Amino acid sequence: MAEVTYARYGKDNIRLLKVIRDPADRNKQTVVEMTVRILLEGDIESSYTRADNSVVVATDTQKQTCYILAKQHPIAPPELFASIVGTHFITEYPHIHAAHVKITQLRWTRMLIDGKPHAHSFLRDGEETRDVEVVAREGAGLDIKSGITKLTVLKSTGSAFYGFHRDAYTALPETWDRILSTEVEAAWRWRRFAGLEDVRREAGAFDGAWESARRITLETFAKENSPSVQNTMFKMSEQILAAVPLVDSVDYSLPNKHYFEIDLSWHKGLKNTGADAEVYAPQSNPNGLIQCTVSRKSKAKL
Ligand SMILES: O=c1[nH]c(=O)c2[nH]c(=O)[nH]c2[nH]1
Repeated sequence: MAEVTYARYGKDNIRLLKVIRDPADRNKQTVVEMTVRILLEGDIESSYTRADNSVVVATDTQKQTCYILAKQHPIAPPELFASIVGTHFITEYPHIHAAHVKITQLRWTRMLIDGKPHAHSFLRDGEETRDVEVVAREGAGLDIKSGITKLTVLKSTGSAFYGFHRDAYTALPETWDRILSTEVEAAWRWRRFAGLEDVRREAGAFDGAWESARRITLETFAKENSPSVQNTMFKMSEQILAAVPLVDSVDYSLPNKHYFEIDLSWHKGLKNTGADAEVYAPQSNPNGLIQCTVSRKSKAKL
């Protein structure tokens, strides 16, 4: 005998762009572009086991719903829009008990033309995305995780790595001055929201949290004399927790994108290592991968 032990289905890669026109001047516009994934859970086993399509809210319906809700509601901040979409599915369909909504928002940054922000022209300044994952579950409110991915940064000095464990397997020399580069994947988990009204009430906090997390990540990366990726990401995390009271925990996942020194001394004694290093070899793989979750200390531990 066999039984279904996991079942979710929905539409992935729903792409949409919304143009927001200034009511006072139609020429003055803002755009938001995102990719949405919707996955539903509920009393849907029979669709798998008995070909009972009566319980299936078609994935095409889910896509159409996403467009309709985007027309009828604000799509920014993405945390609010994902909550609107998730709440719709668990309230509209009695047999759907949870909705997982993931949004990936692309960067469209307003162009500066003749030194002034242009009314309706934008540029894609980098592959960085703003991400949101919302779980709307009947009777359990809304769980929201926000984040940033693909924010690629590099510093050419101000990073060291020494004092690490050494044994018969260790070849890596200590360094007090190295290149540090990573593609930032950061996420922050909000305290549970009781429902859509609770999310609406706090909606002003989402953009501020994203701005703080991004600023803290960049400022800490740039200003700190980093002793290790581990310590730098912890310092970023604790500052985000301090800046955003509604956030319970922060995750970082940082690849260490290595740049190796190249010894050119074999060529006429050319000096290109240590303090003389100028030409480096970027490595695509393997790379270090350092991850952590930093949570608020529970009061019991204080
Ligand atoms: O910041 C670092 N953390 C490590 O754990 C590590 N390991 C390594 O080889 N280089 C680095 N750098």
